[in-house]
Amino acid sequence: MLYLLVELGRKAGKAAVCVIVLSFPVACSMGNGTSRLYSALAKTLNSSTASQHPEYLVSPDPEHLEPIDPKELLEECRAVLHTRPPRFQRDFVDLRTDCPSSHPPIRVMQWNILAQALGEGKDNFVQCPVEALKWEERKCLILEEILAYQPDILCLQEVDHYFDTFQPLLSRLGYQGTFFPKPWSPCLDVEHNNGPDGCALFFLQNRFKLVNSANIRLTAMTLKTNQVAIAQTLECKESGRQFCIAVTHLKARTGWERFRSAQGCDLLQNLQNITQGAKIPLIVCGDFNAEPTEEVYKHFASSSLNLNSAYKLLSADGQSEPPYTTWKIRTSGECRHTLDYIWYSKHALSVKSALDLLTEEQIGPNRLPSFNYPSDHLSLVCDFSFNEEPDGLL
Ligand SMILES: NC(=O)C1=CN([C@@H]2O[C@H](COP(=O)(O)OP(=O)(O)OC[C@H]3O[C@@H](n4cnc5c(N)ncnc54)[C@H](OP(=O)(O)O)[C@@H]3O)[C@@H](O)[C@H]2O)C=CC1
Ligand SMILES: [Mg+2]
Repeated sequence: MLYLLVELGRKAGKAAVCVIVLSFPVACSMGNGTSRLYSALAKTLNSSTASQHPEYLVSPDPEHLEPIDPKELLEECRAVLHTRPPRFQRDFVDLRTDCPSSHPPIRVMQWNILAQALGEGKDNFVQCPVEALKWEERKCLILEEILAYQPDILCLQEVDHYFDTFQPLLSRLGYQGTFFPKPWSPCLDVEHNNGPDGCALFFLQNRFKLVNSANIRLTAMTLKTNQVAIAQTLECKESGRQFCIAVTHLKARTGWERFRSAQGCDLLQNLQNITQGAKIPLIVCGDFNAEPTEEVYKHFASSSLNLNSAYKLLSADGQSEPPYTTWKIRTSGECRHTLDYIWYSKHALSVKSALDLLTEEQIGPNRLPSFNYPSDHLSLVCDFSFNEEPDGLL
């Protein structure tokens, strides 16, 4: 029964060694030595502006091409999780039925999955039992969530198990992945860390062709920062239409609002260039670490890229963001915020449906993460379709 996950562990070990030697020697002990070693290597991987080098286009290791049946993997995850309470029921809300489309929708998932090292070593989720954070089980909860919604495109933040878990497994489920670590990931300060955390972007290879990929180290007021983004131009194999998908994770914490705003401006500028001045439709997923009242949110809402935030469409007036996308209890108290967004070109794309959020009752009094849910952030999932007749400008 546990064949796939056990096999994954075995093969991942092998794959991790291979990757470590070739490009990414950080998945070892923590401390300043590791951070310095990582920094030197990070410099070869990063660039302050969008770079478009083929080495960023990850070619799947042939060893991992043997496909996995998603149902079988889901069953294995459920077997590992048999002592845990069942996962929460969330439904898709139909948002627009009056836009017939001849092609299947594009399902996009945005999720800050919570870095294992940060969850165990930095975040201080005081109401979350340590057993709920055990990686061997938590990874199954994360996979279960992905397998339940089967996104065509997956945008993740706080990924610190790319090479040993997500890349090998998701590639066998048909995804092509790209990972861009933070230059100075706080994970590296945690004992027994698994390497730096970063953003990861996966898309289904049978649906899309990669046209262009850029790893972006964000700047703030011309200074290089510790935050990153990945932006890829994809072509739909069914329709031949191109669009750009981006994932980011902006600087956290209060007091850094202007910094986030500057990072947002830099990302928007990069996206202007990549979309050739909004000619290519765009979807931007991210943990912006900013409430809708913040300047960075306003920059995105008023950008000449003509973006709308998809989850606003779940509100009665279509104008309000959800009340929360993250909810946790730290030593400082309860933290309930709306920080995660899926922005999209509002003239070129339509949101056909969106996955509703967990209710307060489902989240429970100890909030997140928990035995039921693996991250302090909720996943956001939307189905997009291209507008058949784009109404004027994108
Ligand atoms: N080795 C070195 O020389 C250097 C190391 N560093 C490390 O990088 C860190 C800063 O990195 P940076 O990327 O700017 O960090 P951020 O402020 O962006 O936060 C990093 C992570 O911490 C989480 N977080 C947010 N609020 C809290 C909180 N109150 N308590 C605990 N965790 C929280 C965030 O999660 P979420 O987004 O979910 O809120 C995020 O994933 C430093 O703390 C240091 O550890 C930095 C520079 C140099
Ligand atoms: Mg976090």
